Order: sequence, then structure tokens, then C-alpha cells
Amino acid sequence: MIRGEQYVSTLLPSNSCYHLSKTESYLILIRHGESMWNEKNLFTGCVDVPLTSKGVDEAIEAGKRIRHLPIDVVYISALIRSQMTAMLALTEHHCKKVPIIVHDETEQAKVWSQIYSEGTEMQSVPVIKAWQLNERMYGELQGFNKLETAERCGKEQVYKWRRSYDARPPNGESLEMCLRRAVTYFKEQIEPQLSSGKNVMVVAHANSLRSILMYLDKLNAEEVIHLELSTGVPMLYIYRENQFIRRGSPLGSTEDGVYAYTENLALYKQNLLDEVLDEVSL
Ligand SMILES: O=C(O)[C@H](O)COP(=O)(O)O
Repeated sequence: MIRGEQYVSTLLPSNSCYHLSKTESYLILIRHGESMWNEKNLFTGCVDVPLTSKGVDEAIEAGKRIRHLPIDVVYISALIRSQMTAMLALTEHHCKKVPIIVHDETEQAKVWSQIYSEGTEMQSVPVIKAWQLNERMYGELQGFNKLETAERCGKEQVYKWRRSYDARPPNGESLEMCLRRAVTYFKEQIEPQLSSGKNVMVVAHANSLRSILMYLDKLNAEEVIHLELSTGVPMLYIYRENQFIRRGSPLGSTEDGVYAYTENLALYKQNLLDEVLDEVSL
């Protein structure tokens, strides 16, 4: 452990998050932690199922891995498993800012959820909810066991429904359909935040994220078939000169592994730790 690291979350003043050089910004993507239907191996899609206790642990662990990465705005889906994961992960963040869900669905919601203290607002991170980031709608497969469905409909058919780009589950969305809404949202709402220098965390789902990764990594319909995302594992992208550079691994990056990839981030973390040491020695 780096000297002083244990003090970061308790002693660091919550407004002391360093500002990074504007030449790059950071995008963190996380698939939600294990849900109660993941555990039962059921097709879930847009059914709104919460996390298991293992999922809660995964979310907290994900939060620990990204605790020293800068986050200015968070995007979640409309589904509770993504929301629980984001909130639990943020309890671990060094900035100790309060994640606050933005309610702008109606004029009244906007007014009623207004924060009037500028100081308090600066201690918060806006959390934006978007249905476009929801899991692909699994149609008439929702609620059925994946293994039993494979026995009933054939392994190959189920594999196609689950992993191919264009096969559509009965009355559900293909990955292509999911991509149309998720990637459109990403390009219109999230990318402009990154290009304005904001650091973004997105907590979403296996297939909405697979479609976003297709866009970020320029994967074709053949390549995406093999893309599997584990629950609760953060992935990091550097956004520089309108390009996305992938860092970390969907299979499980360590925090140090993530930092090793950019000097700017390593400096950011070192500044945080130095500040904590100064506070301790005062
Ligand atoms: O919606 C679901 O059932 C899963 O979370 C994702 O399912 P998949 O692995 O079948 O795409």
C-alpha cells in the first residue's frame, strides 16, 4: 500500500479533488453487479431486478478500484441494478461527494429537486438516469431459465439470440436495435461531456455496454460475438483528441493496473495522496 493511502477516504477534504490537464478526460464503464436473476440464470432484459449480496460486494469492490479516478458526472440506466451498483461504488470514492440523481422529467420535478446552496452543490456529483442505457429488451425470453431455454429451443439458437449482432429474440431487441438507442444516447449526451473535459462514469448492462464498446473499440458484427462482460468490473477509456483509448481489462483490472496506463492519472493520484500526508502532518 502506498504511504498514507488508508487516510484518503477519511481525511481528504471533499472539495480537494485535483483538476487534471484538459488534454484528456476519462470514461469509466461498469456492468452492474450480480442481480437476483443473474444468480438464477434467468433472462432478465428490462425486468427490474435488484442485486444479490454478491452483487453488492462486487459494486463496492468496483468502487474501490476506481476510488482515485476523477468522476464529474455519472450515467445510470432506469433499472435498479445499475442504480444500486453506481451508488454503492460511489460510497468508496475518495472525493466523498454526494451522488444526487437529477430529476428533470417535468418542470415540477426540476423545481422540487433544486439545490439552493452553491457550496453544497459543489460537494455533489450529478447522476443522470437514461432508459436508453437499459439492458436490451429480451422479449418473450424474459423470466425463462437460460439453460432450459437452450434445451427447449436449441443451444445454437439461444447463443445467436444472446450474442449475435442482428438476431432478434422473440419480440425483443437484437443487439443492433439496442445499439441504435444506447450508442445514439452515448454520442449525443455522453461524448459532449467528455469533449468538454468532464470525467464520466457509466453504469449499465451487458448488452447496452457491448453495443457501446462496439462503437468505442470499432468492433464489427463478427467481433462483438465474442465480447463478454463480467459483472462489476470497471473498464477505463482515455478520451483524447476525439479518440477513445481503451485501458484496463473487462476481465478484471487492478487499481494499480489502471493507473499504470497514464502519467496524468498517476500524477493525479500522487497529488491526492500527498495532500493527505500534508493534512496528517499538520
Ligand atoms: O438480461 C440478461 O439476462 C443478462 O443480464 C444479460 O444476458 P445475456 O448474457 O444473455 O446477454
